[in-house]
Order: sequence, then structure tokens, then C-alpha cells
Amino acid sequence: MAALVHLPARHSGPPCIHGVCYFSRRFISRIKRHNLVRMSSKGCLDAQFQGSKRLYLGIDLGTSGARYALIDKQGIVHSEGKRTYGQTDVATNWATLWKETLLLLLEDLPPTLRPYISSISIDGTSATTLIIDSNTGELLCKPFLYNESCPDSLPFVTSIAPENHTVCAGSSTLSKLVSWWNSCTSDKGNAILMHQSDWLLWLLHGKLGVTDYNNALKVGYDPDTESYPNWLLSQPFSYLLPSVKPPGTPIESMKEDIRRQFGFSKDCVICTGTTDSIAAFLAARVTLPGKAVTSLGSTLAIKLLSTSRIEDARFGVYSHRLDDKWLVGGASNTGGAVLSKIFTDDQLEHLSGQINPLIASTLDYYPLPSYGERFPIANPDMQPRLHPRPENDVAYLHGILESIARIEAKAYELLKELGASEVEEVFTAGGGSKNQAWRKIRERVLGVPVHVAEHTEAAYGAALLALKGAGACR
Ligand SMILES: Nc1ncnc2c1ncn2[C@@H]1O[C@H](COP(=O)(O)OP(=O)(O)O)[C@@H](O)[C@H]1O
Ligand SMILES: O=C(CO)[C@H](O)[C@H](O)COP(=O)(O)O
Repeated sequence: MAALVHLPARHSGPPCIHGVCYFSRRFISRIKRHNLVRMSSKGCLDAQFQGSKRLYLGIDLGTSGARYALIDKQGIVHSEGKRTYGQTDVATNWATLWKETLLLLLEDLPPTLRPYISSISIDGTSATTLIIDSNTGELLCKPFLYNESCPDSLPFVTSIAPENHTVCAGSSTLSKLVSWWNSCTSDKGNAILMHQSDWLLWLLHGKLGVTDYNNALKVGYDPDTESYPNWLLSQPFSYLLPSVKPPGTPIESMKEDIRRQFGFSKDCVICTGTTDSIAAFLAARVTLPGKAVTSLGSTLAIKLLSTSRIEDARFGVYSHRLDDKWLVGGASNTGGAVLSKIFTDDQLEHLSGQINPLIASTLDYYPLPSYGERFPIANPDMQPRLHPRPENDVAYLHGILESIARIEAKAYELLKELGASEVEEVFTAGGGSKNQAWRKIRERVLGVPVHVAEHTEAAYGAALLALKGAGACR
């Protein structure tokens, strides 16, 4: 289990608000020593920081860690930082880890810049589902993580939703809600559903029950009609559903206690967030149909900008709304999480430098970190295929990277077959975007130009949402 520093139920430190204990500096410095590794924090006051002296903060709670990006209205980065979660396992107390990581990132912000922060937004992993007591903000059960599957809910979910609807997957938010509803034996009357980023934003603004239409997609919200469908509202658990706003919409001012603790200004506004792969798409600043962003993080998430909306749960394909267009795609469980189980980041860099990306690997794998795949094959029981392993690790890594590239190519081909705009160019986000050999392998396998996005961190996309929200306040 991650070496978390456990808070006693009540401690003599700063006041606990809704069960969230804001930590003293002494306590935070103790956490820093124990478990959450500070990876980097660039805090120099950028010489170009002129203009209206306003900054916008984006925070990304990813799969393996969290990052922040602090930008001005020109999109210039004035500070960025990262915290990794360290070793986690099935016993990890994720809500506490996310809360501590968020507070540490706020602590990592250069104190001289905090008073200039106008707005904050947070992105999190999609379909990461929390059932919350609406009186206290406390969790009523452990979070359902993004890649968890609740197959027992599927017969009921598929009986109420339209055929092949986005929610018709064991990993959908609705399947997780139904699973809790069917298993909870205590009083459900005060329960409310929130997504990971909603709950973390609530820690900053204090207004429960608000989400965004990207996070709400997988519980059944229809971003086109901007409403929950009747087949969902007619369910006995519909009272748990949060209200939905567009990403980057102002919710509330920052709570006074946390504002004072970290030295934010009185006009700092907290805005709705989005999911991590949508934030990565926003960071890439792709604007034309046919252009796409592949997020090579712990997972492989694909977002193709399309004029047509496509969804087909048989293949794990769904469409997020982006203003007047659609982000068609899905998320595979393949990706960096598989690489991290076999190689360190240094090994990845060293071995990748020895790969000739212009020569195809003959090794044929389906790299998964464990059983279960979401897209382009929707099979919760799918087994990883990572053997035979050659003696040479360069050849092994080449085979894995090429096999992941084949999955990416199959995914884009599937979107085209289902009627989406054909991919013409791919921009890359996430930790894997730094791998040049992989980019060239992908370019050869996909048959289209593959670039590194101008900004590869989802936190930058979340900062753009904060900038959008601040504009809405004027
Ligand atoms: N040089 C590299 N080549 C390929 N993948 C890499 C490289 N360096 C790091 N990664 C992968 O990047 C992933 C982390 O990316 P990141 O976007 O930070 O993840 P997430 O947001 O999903 O937690 C890790 O799983 C790691 O395996
Ligand atoms: O796999 C993930 C973990 O990083 C993504 O959060 C998620 O599955 C992508 O979903 P969406 O397309 O809804 O953003």
C-alpha cells in the first residue's frame, strides 16, 4: 500500500471542513518526506509576466501521478510541477491520496504567484466514480477507478439504455452506480454521485453535486440535448445524478479557509473540469476535423475531431462534445502502464534509442497491464499477450511499441469504418510523447504524419479551461 500518512479521524490541527482536514505546513512537510515524490517544479517568475498580471491554474490527476500548469492569458507557462503517487495497489486509499496530492501541488505553487491566480480547473480520469454523502462530503464506499469493470450491472444497464449506448460497458460510470445501488445495504437517501475531478474541485469550492458534460458522458448524460435522458431520469437512483455544466464553467469562489491557507486572491474562481484525455486534446490545440490526439499515458486514449457523432459500445467507441464538434474515440488499457511493469523510464529511453523504427518488428503482442480491454476491442476478460519474450530487450521493447502502434492504427481504422472523419494527422500527448522512436514506428504503422503536441500535459488543457472560465466571469 502506498505509504500514506494516515490522519486520525479528528486531529487537533486546522479545522476539518466536510471531512477534509487542511494540513498544517508541518504536516505537509511530513508527507513530502514520506510518500509523494516531488518531480519538478518550475517556479521562476517568467520575465514576460506583464499584461494584466492574471494567471490560470490547471491540475491533472492522472493515472500514475498529478501535475499542474500555471499559464497567463497568452498561454505562456509560468510554473509547472508534478507529483507521482509512488507504489499503489488494491489496498491504496485513493481518495486520501488524491486529496493529499492536490494539497501538495497547491503547496508546490510558487507563493509569489498564488495571489495572481484568477481561476482553477481540474481534470481527472474518466468514469472514476465516487458515491458521496451529500451532508458531509465523505465517501460512502471506495472509489470505482476508471478501468474497473462491474459486469454484474450490465444486464440491467443494457435493458434500460438504447442499444450500444456509451453506458453499455462494465467500466461505465452508470454500471458502477448500479453496482453500488444494488450492493449498498445502508441508507442511500443522502448519496450523490461525483467524478474524481468533481470531488477534488469540491474540496476547493464547497458546492457538492456539480460536474461537466465530459465526465457526465459515461453515466448517460446527453451532451447534445444537454440533459439526462428520460430512460435514466426514470430510475430510482436518478436523484444521485449531479448537475451538469460545460467544462470550464465558473462554479464558486475558492473557499475562504483554503484561500487563506495557501494565499490565493479573493477573486480566485473554481471552474468545472473535464477528463484527462479531453484535457490532453485541449492542450494540443487541435482545431480541424480529421486531426487527432493520441494520449500515450498509462493508457492509450484516442480523440479524433469529427463533424459526426459516433458511439458503439460493442467496440468501446463514444463521442465527447467539444463545443460544436465531436471528439470521437475511446480508451484502450494498453499503453504506458504495461511498459512501466517491464521497464523503468530510463530503460525505456536507453532501449528506445537503439531501435530502428523504420524496420517493422515481427513480434505480435497485445500488451495489457492485466486482463480486460475497453477499446478498440471491448472485452473485460481479454488476456494480455506479451510472449514469447526475446533475449534482447531492444527487440522486446520494439515488439511492444510496434504492437501498441498496431492497436492505435486499428482504433483509427475502426472509427473510420463507423463513419467518423478519416484521420489525417495525429498529435501525441502524455508520457510516451517523448519517445521519438515510438513516434516514427507509429507514423509508419498509421500511415499519417505523427507529431508531438505543442503541449503534451493534460494539466495545460485544464489551465486553458480555467482561462475560459475566468473570461466568463468578466
Ligand atoms: N521514454 C518513454 N517511452 C515510452 N513511454 C514512456 C517513456 N517515459 C515514460 N513513459 C510512459 O509514460 C507513462 C506516464 O505518462 P503520463 O502521461 O504521465 O501518465 P498518466 O497521466 O496516465 O499517469 C508511464 O506509464 C511510462 O511508462
Ligand atoms: O484511460 C483513462 C485513464 O487515463 C482515461 O481517463 C479514460 O478512460 C479516457 O476516457 P475519456 O475518453 O472519457 O476521456
